[in-house]
Amino acid sequence: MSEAIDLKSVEQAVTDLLKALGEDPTRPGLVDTPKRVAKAWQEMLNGQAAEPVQQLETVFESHHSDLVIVRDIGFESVCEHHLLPFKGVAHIGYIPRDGKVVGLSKLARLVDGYAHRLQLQEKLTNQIADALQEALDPIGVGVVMEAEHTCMSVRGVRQRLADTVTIAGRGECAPGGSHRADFLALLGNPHVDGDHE
Ligand SMILES: Nc1nc2c(ncn2[C@@H]2O[C@H](COP(=O)(O)OP(=O)(O)OP(=O)(O)O)[C@@H](O)[C@H]2O)c(=O)[nH]1
Ligand SMILES: [Zn+2]
Repeated sequence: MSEAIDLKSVEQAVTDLLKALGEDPTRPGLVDTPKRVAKAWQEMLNGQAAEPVQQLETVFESHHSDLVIVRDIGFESVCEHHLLPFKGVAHIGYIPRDGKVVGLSKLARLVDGYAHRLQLQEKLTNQIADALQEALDPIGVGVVMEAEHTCMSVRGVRQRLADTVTIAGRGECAPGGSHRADFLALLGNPHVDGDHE
């Protein structure tokens, strides 16, 4: 687990960055910038101090034994290679074992917790799937994430329309699992279906 953010040190680093970029950090437009940037980083990385799997501590009993899917959970994250944002949507589905389910909002909180760290999209997708596997031991769980990486759109290859899709399946939603195709078909997304893996 990473340490909590040291706001004062981030402010100093931003002041140094501005100087290194040939700017004058004391000019009126920039005077408050280090403070603002430090607060922005604190917000963007607020998932690193806590363990997001704790969001799944409250488990309910239900009589549901088929897929539960929450689609289009919005997220913002930060790419660990360039420190630039990537953002998009996550779709999560699982098949409860013995009727064990979690509150639907907790799926979005789980995504939020892991997203607000320095991330790679693949790692993020797998962490969410593993957290659900650990907390619920479901018959199957699948996570699909679609994102635009600004490190690929505003710089470098400058592919504004490129969309990165990652999938992590466990149990019956893993490749070859009996619910993999159902899960992907129910996402209702033209970019993602069972035929294109
Ligand atoms: N697999 C993966 N790669 C990522 C992610 N975010 C950014 N990247 C890639 O990380 C790579 C870093 O490549 P480098 O060659 O070290 O860095 P670079 O010279 O800035 O690369 P370019 O972006 O190609 O200009 C780039 O190809 C990025 O597109 C991610 O979530 N997953
Ligand atoms: Zn990047």
